[in-house]
Amino acid sequence: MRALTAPALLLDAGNTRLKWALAETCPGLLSSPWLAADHCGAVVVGSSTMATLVEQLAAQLMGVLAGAAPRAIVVCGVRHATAMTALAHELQQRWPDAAFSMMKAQPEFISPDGTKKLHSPYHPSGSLGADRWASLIGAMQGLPDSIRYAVVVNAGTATTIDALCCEALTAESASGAAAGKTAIWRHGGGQILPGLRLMWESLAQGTANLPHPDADAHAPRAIGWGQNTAQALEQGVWDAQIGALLLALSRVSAMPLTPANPVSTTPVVALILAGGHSQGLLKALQDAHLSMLEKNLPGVAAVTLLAVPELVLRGLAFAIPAASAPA
Ligand SMILES: Nc1ncnc2c1ncn2[C@@H]1O[C@H](COP(=O)(O)OP(=O)(O)OP(=O)(O)O)[C@@H](O)[C@H]1O
Ligand SMILES: CC(C)(CO)[C@@H](O)C(=O)NCCC(=O)O
Repeated sequence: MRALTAPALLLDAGNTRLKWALAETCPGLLSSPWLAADHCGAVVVGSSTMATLVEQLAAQLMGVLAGAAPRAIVVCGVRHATAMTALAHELQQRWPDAAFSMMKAQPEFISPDGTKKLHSPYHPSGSLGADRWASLIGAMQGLPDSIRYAVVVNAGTATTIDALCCEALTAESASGAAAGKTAIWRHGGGQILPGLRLMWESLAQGTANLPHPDADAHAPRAIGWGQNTAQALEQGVWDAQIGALLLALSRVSAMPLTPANPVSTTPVVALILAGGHSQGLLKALQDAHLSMLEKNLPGVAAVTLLAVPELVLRGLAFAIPAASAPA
């Protein structure tokens, strides 16, 4: 295991799992390796108290931190406000010397080096889930300049689908020091659906004869037309999710842009899959022959498919306070 020098602890407090990563620096491109497997993990939420969850987290971190404390803690979460307050309290008690911050969605985010800005029209801005905001930041930071449109999917307890576009590349000097281009990105808004497991569970709860899912939500099977109840349920829910993604892809390229970025050609759109079901969705899209489907998406030249399960944590890395950066 590689020892980390004064890492920051990043936490994504979801409804199912508390996911963590230790990061020394901001991550680079989506395709580049960021986290070693032993520098990230998760604690299952269940009915545990925050005190127990932080206890379990500390136990997982013990080997990696080797007795040291994180220099900063950056949290985003979508739990109830009282649960988030309790989590903040437990973390600050456990690591009192670490700079602590909680990410909240804002109308604007500016990257630490000033080269990227993200605007969101969501209203009120703080009502956008912090996990959605963090993943938009992670996606914006990771996409190459050649890609101007993205659909960002967080597939966890809920599935969220968000539109992202780069509306301008300005020649202004971002920091005032080094001259360079600033990319202005815009969140176009999004959608919230029940996640895969919730869809299956709600069918079982709301009907007399449908069974609880025995489908393996992690790995879809190519079924097509179900030949029995289990197959029909399995395929129905995967198709509902995939169908929503395809509609979103066809819609994103119609986002109105500024004159600085006119839509003169059909764009390449990045489809970025994050969260616990990201690998399953990736396989489902491959099974559905996305390469053939994309030919029928109006206004889209091609789809670049990326699965980045820990995208929320990558976004959080850009909120590590500058004062705590290593010397
Ligand atoms: N390898 C895996 N580990 C844990 N959960 C997985 C895995 N693969 C699929 N899942 C499913 O992913 C879901 C949890 O995903 P994730 O941890 O991203 O969500 P979450 O913690 O509920 O976050 P949010 O509340 O933001 O949706 C569960 O429905 C679970 O069944
Ligand atoms: C939709 C979830 C539950 C997904 O984790 C989360 O992002 C959330 O609680 N959002 C708040 C509502 C919103 O984003 O509009």
